[in-house]
Amino acid sequence: MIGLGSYGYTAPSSKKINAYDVPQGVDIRGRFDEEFAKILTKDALQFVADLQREFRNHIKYAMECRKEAKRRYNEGALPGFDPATRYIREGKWTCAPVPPAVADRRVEITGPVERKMIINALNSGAKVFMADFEDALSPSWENLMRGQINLKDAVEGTITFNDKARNRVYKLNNEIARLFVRPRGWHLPEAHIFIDGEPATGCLVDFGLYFYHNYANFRNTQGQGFGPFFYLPKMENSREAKIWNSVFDKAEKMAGIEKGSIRATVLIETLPAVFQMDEILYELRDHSVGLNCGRWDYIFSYVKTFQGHPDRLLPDRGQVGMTQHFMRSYSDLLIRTCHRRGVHAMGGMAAQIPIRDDPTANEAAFELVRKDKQREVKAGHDGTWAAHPGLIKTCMEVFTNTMGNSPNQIETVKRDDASNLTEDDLLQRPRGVRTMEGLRLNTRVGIQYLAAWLTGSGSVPLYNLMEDAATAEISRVQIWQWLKYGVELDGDGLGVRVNHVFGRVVEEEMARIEREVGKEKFKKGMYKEACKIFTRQCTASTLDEFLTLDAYNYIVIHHPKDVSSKL
Ligand SMILES: CC(=O)SCCNC(=O)CCNC(=O)[C@H](O)C(C)(C)COP(=O)(O)OP(=O)(O)OC[C@H]1O[C@@H](n2cnc3c(N)ncnc32)[C@H](O)[C@@H]1OP(=O)(O)O
Ligand SMILES: O=CC(=O)O
Ligand SMILES: [Mg+2]
Repeated sequence: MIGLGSYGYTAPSSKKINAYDVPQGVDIRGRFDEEFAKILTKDALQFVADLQREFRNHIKYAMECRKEAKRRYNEGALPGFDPATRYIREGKWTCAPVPPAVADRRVEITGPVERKMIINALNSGAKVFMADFEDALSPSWENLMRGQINLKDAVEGTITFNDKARNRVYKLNNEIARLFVRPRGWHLPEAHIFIDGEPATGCLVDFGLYFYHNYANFRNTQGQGFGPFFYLPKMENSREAKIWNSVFDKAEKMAGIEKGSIRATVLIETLPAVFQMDEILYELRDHSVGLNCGRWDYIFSYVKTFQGHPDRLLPDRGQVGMTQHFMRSYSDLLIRTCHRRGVHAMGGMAAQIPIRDDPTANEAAFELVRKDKQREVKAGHDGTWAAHPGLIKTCMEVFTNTMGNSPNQIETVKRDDASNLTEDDLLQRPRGVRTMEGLRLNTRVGIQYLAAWLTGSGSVPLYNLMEDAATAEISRVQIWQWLKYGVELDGDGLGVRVNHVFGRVVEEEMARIEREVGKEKFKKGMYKEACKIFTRQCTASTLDEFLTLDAYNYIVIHHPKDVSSKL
């Protein structure tokens, strides 16, 4: 049963079969499964409920503050450094020392919490694997619960996967990457778990269940006494980091482990957050292990933050790379900030993936990755992200060529020159042109990505690039912005206004998608629904906050039976 736009409550059936045993006030509305019940234990749910009850008002307040900041930006204000926290930016403090287990993070692979991919990623030769409940995952009940099971098996070291079609059994190597887990952002609800009559906060469910089941094993086998380790996405202000810090304190207390055991890297992937990097590290100073340049969401956030500023329109998505002044400034300031505070400055994701059937295109893609990673390591980043196991060797070589045997560059590359970077540098308009092909590609990619997401895949290869929620957001908001301000496509000499052609472009690109994927797949897939959601968002008079918030309503499935034993 699909709860379209409703999180619709389903009347409890009188006959109770296979119900989850839940604590007071908790109601599970997702499908019952005996395997899921091993994750959704009463104690683990009690921990999640405790987190929810303690932090829900803080989270609501933080979300209200985001709205208030948005209102100000929409009225013409620009984000900038906060005079009230100058003392933090100028103060001489450092974060807790980096735990030895994660001193060397020169290459990190990322991927959704899918069973085979977890094994492949842990075996990939990367130093770290970031297991993703966020940009790379479509957060269906099945994906989330199976993801928790997979991670538990991975931390226990027992995870296997039997690919019967290929007669191949996957299991862990002796040496594996260190595991980091990325929960969802603060804004996403978990509509299959209600606490005190409200959907739970998605990230507290992801964090709480993973932490509860794995902290002890993780610290023994992976963390050398530290951990578990996390990545924290999409924050806009240090008050949100402060909530995470309190969540970690509470989790450590519950587990009876030392304060500072849990460590997290915060993604700087919203424009407002670039002005809060010191403040974010300061709030998390006992729990921090660095910042990361989440470049794709950062570009998305540039459009979102400036949605009311017609003088800040983006050129084609393909032209907004790390060499644009505002992107380079962001990476440089992040390195300077992290190294000053004694933690890792992680680079970001190049979207290229191996191209199997075209050696020339493959070499060109690898060369782009190589260049991107060379720029990162020379600038002073301590590590980088790879989207695919086939890229690990190349990224590793680039970082090792510069870093040699040193685990990181925290002490050796201080980037004091970046202290001169100004608000103007960080906000400088991206340069480039807008083309019909840019519009077509955004449309084609956005719709196909969303169709995949609605059917359970949160990261997909499209036109030889990795696409996930962050990259698809750029496609969406870029079209929205161009339509909103009646942009003329200036890059190909056509001079047409986007508004005059968008309807036709959508029709033509849908026809092209059908040709490319084949009639059968097109019919069985959710391309039409994706097209409807995507075009509605692109043409909305006010910008939707997130593509996935609206789309989430399409993947919420409330089980028709009462699956919690207590209501
Ligand atoms: C903006 C951001 O947030 S970036 C971080 C979030 N995004 C991501 O993490 C995306 C990660 N990457 C991916 O999901 C994948 O690489 C994709 C979807 C882009 C491409 O995947 P595929 O189409 O399966 O690629 P391909 O067919 O070349 O895969 C070859 C093998 O590598 C595996 N593989 C590919 N990417 C990964 C990965 N990231 N982690 C683990 N294994 C992987 C495949 O499972 C496959 O394994 P097999 O040979 O044992 O069957
Ligand atoms: O999460 C990473 C990003 O680039 O977005
Ligand atoms: Mg992101």
